[in-house]
Amino acid sequence: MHLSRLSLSHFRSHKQVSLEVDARPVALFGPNGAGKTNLIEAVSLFSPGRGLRRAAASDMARRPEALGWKVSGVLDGPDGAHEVDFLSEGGAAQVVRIDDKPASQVATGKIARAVWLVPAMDRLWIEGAEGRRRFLDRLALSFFPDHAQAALDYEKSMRERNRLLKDQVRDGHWYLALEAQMGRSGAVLHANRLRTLARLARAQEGAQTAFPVAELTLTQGEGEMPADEAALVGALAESRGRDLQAGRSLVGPHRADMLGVFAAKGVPASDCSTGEQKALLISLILANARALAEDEGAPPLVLLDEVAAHLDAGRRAALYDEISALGAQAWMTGTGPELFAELGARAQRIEVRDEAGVSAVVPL
Ligand SMILES: Nc1ncnc2c1ncn2[C@@H]1O[C@H](COP(=O)(O)OP(=O)(O)OP(=O)(O)O)[C@@H](O)[C@H]1O
Repeated sequence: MHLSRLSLSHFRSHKQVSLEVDARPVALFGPNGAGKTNLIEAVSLFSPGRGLRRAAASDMARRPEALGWKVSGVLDGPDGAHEVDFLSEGGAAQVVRIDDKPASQVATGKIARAVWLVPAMDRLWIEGAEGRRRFLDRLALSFFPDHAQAALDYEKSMRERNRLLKDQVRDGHWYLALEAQMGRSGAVLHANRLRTLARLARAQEGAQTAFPVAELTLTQGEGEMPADEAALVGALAESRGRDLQAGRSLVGPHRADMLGVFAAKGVPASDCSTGEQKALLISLILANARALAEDEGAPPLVLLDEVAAHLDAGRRAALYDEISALGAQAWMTGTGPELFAELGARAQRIEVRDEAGVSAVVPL
């Protein structure tokens, strides 16, 4: 799938932008702070969720003047072209419209998919489990649109259960319905995560790629993750005593972690060099995109923020070859056009400038 038109109105540093693009990768270049990431953040809204900065709708409005913003585009996918609008008015939550009709996030997920790599992920392998869980959940969401709803349901029931635990409620009756709900949604989360890892492993296995295979396993903070709904409900009931002492839920998929290993070397990703850690992430993003292209009949939008600058010329050329082979509309940022030289005529180029505090976008 690809965007053929994109317009931004009062979105972060962009006042009014209107772009026509073709299906080729888009190389965005310009100095620091020009508004390149802001532009690909707008593109990231085309997949369900909060976008690549996970920002609240009110933070995306152009400051100081605007209270609302709008991002619109025409998305060409396997089932034709759709006009999609995202907007927020007066600081309110984001609203989605598809072909001029109100739409849900789930409906967006059915027509649009985007995968991304941003500098904030550089420390993914060495920081806490939460970031890895979130990364895995984004991968899972790209394959399974029901993942978002399961995550919301799980969070909601866990929050209520944690409130009971904090209030030291000991009567088991209060917990039954919440634990049943956590069991149902938690089992979906866990199963989707496992299926995601299996799907990625398959996509990495047969691939012609210059990037190292990242072998992923799902682990549980302490002990084993209960394998199914009944086991999770049982484990929650059993853990109540400990949970009351801790004042929070100690078992369940919210405690899961993801271990990454540089398969050819057998070295955990956290012990790999900075460049290798990045290469493992690129490998996963490409595997995600390849798998989606196979499953959905079209590659997703691929967003690569400041990736080119961190690769040597050989790896950069390899990345561009893989993106071209995939046929993905990859939106890539970098400070100068030389970072995209190896792409030649395989990409379109757009310069982003800061003109007295307003981002200007100049297609070349
Ligand atoms: N809501 C907002 N309203 C107005 N400007 C904003 C808003 N949010 C961020 N900005 C501005 O956008 C600019 C940053 O844009 P962006 O992150 O897209 O830069 P970039 O071109 O990717 O730069 P770099 O190469 O440094 O990553 C900053 O100057 C920031 O102050």
